[in-house]
Amino acid sequence: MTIRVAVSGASGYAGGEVLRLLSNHPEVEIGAITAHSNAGQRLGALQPHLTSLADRELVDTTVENLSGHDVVFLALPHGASAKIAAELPKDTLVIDAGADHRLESAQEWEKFYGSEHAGTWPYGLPELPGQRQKLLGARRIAVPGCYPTSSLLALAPGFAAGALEPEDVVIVSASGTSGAGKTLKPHLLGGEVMGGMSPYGVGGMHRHTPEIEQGLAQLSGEPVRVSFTPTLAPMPRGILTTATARVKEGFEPTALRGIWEKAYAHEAFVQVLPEGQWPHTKSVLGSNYAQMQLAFDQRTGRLIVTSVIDNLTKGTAGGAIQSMNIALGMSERTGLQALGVAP
Ligand SMILES: NC(=O)C1=CN([C@@H]2O[C@H](COP(=O)(O)OP(=O)(O)OC[C@H]3O[C@@H](n4cnc5c(N)ncnc54)[C@H](OP(=O)(O)O)[C@@H]3O)[C@@H](O)[C@H]2O)C=CC1
Ligand SMILES: CC(=O)N[C@@H](CCC(=O)OP(=O)(O)O)C(=O)O
Repeated sequence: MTIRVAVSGASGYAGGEVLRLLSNHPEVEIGAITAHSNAGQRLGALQPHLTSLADRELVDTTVENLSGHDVVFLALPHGASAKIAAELPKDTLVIDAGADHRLESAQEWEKFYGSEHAGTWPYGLPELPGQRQKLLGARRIAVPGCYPTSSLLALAPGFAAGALEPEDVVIVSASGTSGAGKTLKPHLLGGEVMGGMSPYGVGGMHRHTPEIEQGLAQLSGEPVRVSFTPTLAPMPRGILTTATARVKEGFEPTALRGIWEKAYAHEAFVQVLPEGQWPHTKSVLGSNYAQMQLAFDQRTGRLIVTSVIDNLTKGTAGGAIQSMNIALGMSERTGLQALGVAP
């Protein structure tokens, strides 16, 4: 089978990562690659690491250029993808790396994004209980945000098992700077980022908060309250998430490890590390893997889970391609076998 794929936002970080991974996908032929201000440029001028595609020309992100493909990846700023997706044929598989179609609550969308809600698509995190089936045959998929991917994978087994209190979840994540996209931002200049760390979006302000709460509430069957604090780390890629939650009274803490191990035993891309080994962002760079470790803090009655992903791979492009594979009935590992880059 040959799947003809268009990639929009190909001059950006997420679109570039989709192209990097698709260039190793045995069933895919890369069709249109599109951009906005960089339309007309040679891809190699903007993404020099994509050597096999260097001479391809970026064309405008228009419905005409994206039509005639089996799959269209949208790696555009939020707002832009909803507009274009609405005009693409219903039988085209459209996979949106942006936020437009992730939230179910229009109220939460308007509160955090300040615009009109575009609707909800199946959520592309197949490791969540029950989610894989919703992606089979789907023609619209919302790729999760990078922080929600690392946070939901870290806590999902505990909420699905009813082991964790829903009121008191605390998540702190450190992200590499590519999470913010390629557009020049003053706080991301080398001199600001190198050699130090700093939080942002503090105090329940970050737009990934409702997305994490939504995913956990669906598993626990009741509202979940999350205090989420993102921090910016002096590295180009990677997310380290530390998630803690109070273990329910009467729940045996020694059972927790078994719950996580069982939940991910058959997952191709999620590894619960052997006891005592703590995850490192470097181990998953460029790969579609998530690694995690957990411990019970007896003093506070809290479970601590740390997880790592590459924000651009499992956190965006790899997760998007994994979902594409499922939607089209392929093995979800296809094209995603690369291991991490170390040291
Ligand atoms: N970076 C990450 O780790 C993650 C990103 N995402 C999401 O993926 C999407 C892309 O992010 P990212 O690649 O980081 O961002 P970048 O800023 O690196 O790239 C943005 C891309 O969108 C194009 N673009 C900008 N404005 C418009 C417009 N008005 N219409 C059409 N195209 C436009 C740009 O084209 P040009 O360069 O030609 O102007 C560029 O190709 C966002 O929605 C982001 O939230 C999701 C998860 C993680
Ligand atoms: C480091 C950094 O700035 N990260 C981004 C998250 C990237 C992402 O996943 O954004 P979307 O939800 O828009 O897809 C941020 O905090 O805004």
